[in-house]
Amino acid sequence: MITMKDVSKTYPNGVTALSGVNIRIEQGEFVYIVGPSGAGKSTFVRLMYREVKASKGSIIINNTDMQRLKERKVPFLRRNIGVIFQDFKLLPKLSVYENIAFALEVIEESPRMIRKRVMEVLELVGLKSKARSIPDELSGGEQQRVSIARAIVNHPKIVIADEPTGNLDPDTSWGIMRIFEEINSRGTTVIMATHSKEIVNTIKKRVIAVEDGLIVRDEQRGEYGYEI
Ligand SMILES: Nc1ncnc2c1ncn2[C@@H]1O[C@H](COP(=O)(O)OP(=O)(O)OP(=O)(O)O)[C@@H](O)[C@H]1O
Repeated sequence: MITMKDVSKTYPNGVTALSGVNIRIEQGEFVYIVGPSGAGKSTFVRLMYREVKASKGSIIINNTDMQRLKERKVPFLRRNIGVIFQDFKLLPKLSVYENIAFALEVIEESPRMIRKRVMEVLELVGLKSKARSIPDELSGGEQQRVSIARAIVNHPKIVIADEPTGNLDPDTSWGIMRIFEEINSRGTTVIMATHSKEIVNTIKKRVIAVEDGLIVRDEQRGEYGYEI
């Protein structure tokens, strides 16, 4: 479960990206974060994986207090939170297999377990045949599927995606959304910042709308609500 109480974030340059945010997200929910450009969506999700720290308020994620979490403990947090970005952020010189295995090698899993888990997630994202390819040899959609596989290989309870379909064409985006739905159906919380009206209005989920750093709407099976 994720709770934010009276959370504000002011960046060092004085910009207040979020103010007075109160939210509760239960385990297993699927939540879209929507809003105009610059509204504070990325800041909202970055707070959850401690890419940024709140200036005020409290953020508790599965009993961990984000404000008190020491910098050296952040890598442990990331094992329970998978993060997916618009630009994939794969390691260009490593194969698909190695990109995914890397997340397990750093926590010293056995080679046998690593192989089993990597092949399982590659199967889930439909990329078993590309295990030996490097990212440059893949399409954008395939690269995003690798980054999803990497994010879930540790079986995190929460997956956070910041504009995961922002660089993809519509057809490819639907395929990516099916993977997120599958992950969510297995009990993982999915939190997704998106600008895609089509996706939000078609695959109906909870919608949290952010404008000027404030939460202005929070609806189950909500609409995108903006004219793009
Ligand atoms: N690292 C930073 N330092 C200073 N200001 C920042 C930083 N990151 C974001 N901001 C500012 O905070 C505000 C909210 O930005 P944020 O990236 O959270 O919005 P967003 O809703 O994700 O926008 P977009 O849809 O364009 O990605 C903006 O005014 C932005 O310029």
